[in-house]
Amino acid sequence: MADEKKIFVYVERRNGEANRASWELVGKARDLTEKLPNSSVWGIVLGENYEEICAEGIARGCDGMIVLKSPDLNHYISHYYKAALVEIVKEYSPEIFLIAATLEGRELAGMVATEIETGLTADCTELGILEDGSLAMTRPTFGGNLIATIYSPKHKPQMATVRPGIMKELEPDPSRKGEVIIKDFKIPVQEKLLRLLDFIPAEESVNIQYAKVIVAGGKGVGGKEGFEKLKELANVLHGEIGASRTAVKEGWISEEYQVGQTGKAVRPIIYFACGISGAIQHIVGIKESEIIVAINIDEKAPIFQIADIGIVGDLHQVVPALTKKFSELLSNKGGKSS
Ligand SMILES: Cc1cc2nc3c(=O)[nH]c(=O)nc-3n(C[C@H](O)[C@H](O)[C@H](O)COP(=O)(O)OP(=O)(O)OC[C@H]3O[C@@H](n4cnc5c(N)ncnc54)[C@H](O)[C@@H]3O)c2cc1C
Repeated sequence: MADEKKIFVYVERRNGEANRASWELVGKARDLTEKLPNSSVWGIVLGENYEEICAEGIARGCDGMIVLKSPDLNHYISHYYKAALVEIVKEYSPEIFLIAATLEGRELAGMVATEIETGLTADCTELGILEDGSLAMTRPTFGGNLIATIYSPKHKPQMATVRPGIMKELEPDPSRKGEVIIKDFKIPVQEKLLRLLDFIPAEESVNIQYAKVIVAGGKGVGGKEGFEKLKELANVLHGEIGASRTAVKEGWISEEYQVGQTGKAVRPIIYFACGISGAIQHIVGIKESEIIVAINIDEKAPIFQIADIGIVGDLHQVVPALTKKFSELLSNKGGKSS
């Protein structure tokens, strides 16, 4: 146990539920243990009402869960959470510490890494283990034109934040067994800079990250009205719409729909790229899609190099034709898109 290499995964939660991106990291951490001898995966939970989350963490691949219990940790307050994570890192000296690159995770990881004086690679898209056992942390850099693999073997824990939607979560296995360690935590006086007066949940925002079907449009869509056609196809397939950065910058659709390096990473079963050229900054966000269908008038567009199905044609004709065909097929099947 003493020389066991622990991989910590911070389990982010809101309204009692874990953020799916944390389970994606647990799935990846399990994968890393296969290349890192004598290693184990630990989910880190903060606050009260932890029973269900701990059971789920173990079912999803954790060897154990460590809970820092305090009513002060029931809502996210950066200084409190940082203090709790720093304490647990100092006590257990994990080899690796993974945090999802959500808004909360990005802030927290930077604060924790600074306080424990270790390195942090932010916004990773791939993780691996090198021959010497170090963590290889890969992320796009220089505006997405280069992919850099970074490692920090001299500082522990090796810390990374990872983009949601990139790694694959494991199917829960309720028969898995694991240890749950519960520790009472008291917020250090010097961290009591903030006090929670009230908690107002954010309005439900669009979440295309986990959609099974995405119909995305780019500059070729030509305007707001063009996106209406895409929406019709998405509705028939019970999917969502998405967009390239150019379409967002043109003001045709809001930022929440942007896919790519500075937008969201998605992994749908089917991704329609309509009037999207296939710039590397867009591709990094869609490459985990199971099937990519590209619709473009330019047969030399780079998107065709990664597409599974390529349709050379005007999207203003192709998309309505697909909508018509799919709705006919699905009405024969009783409307089910699966
Ligand atoms: C730091 C940085 C980060 C970035 N992050 C992102 C990001 O997150 N996401 C992103 O998407 N981009 C991002 N970009 C921008 C990226 O480099 C591209 O500029 C952008 O993806 C291009 O968008 P597009 O494919 O819609 O437009 P274009 O490259 O202009 O392509 C339009 C395509 O539409 C086709 N077309 C035109 N008319 C039709 C028609 N009627 N029917 C069918 N096809 C048609 C054209 O042949 C062309 O291929 C980033 C860039 C930088 C520098």
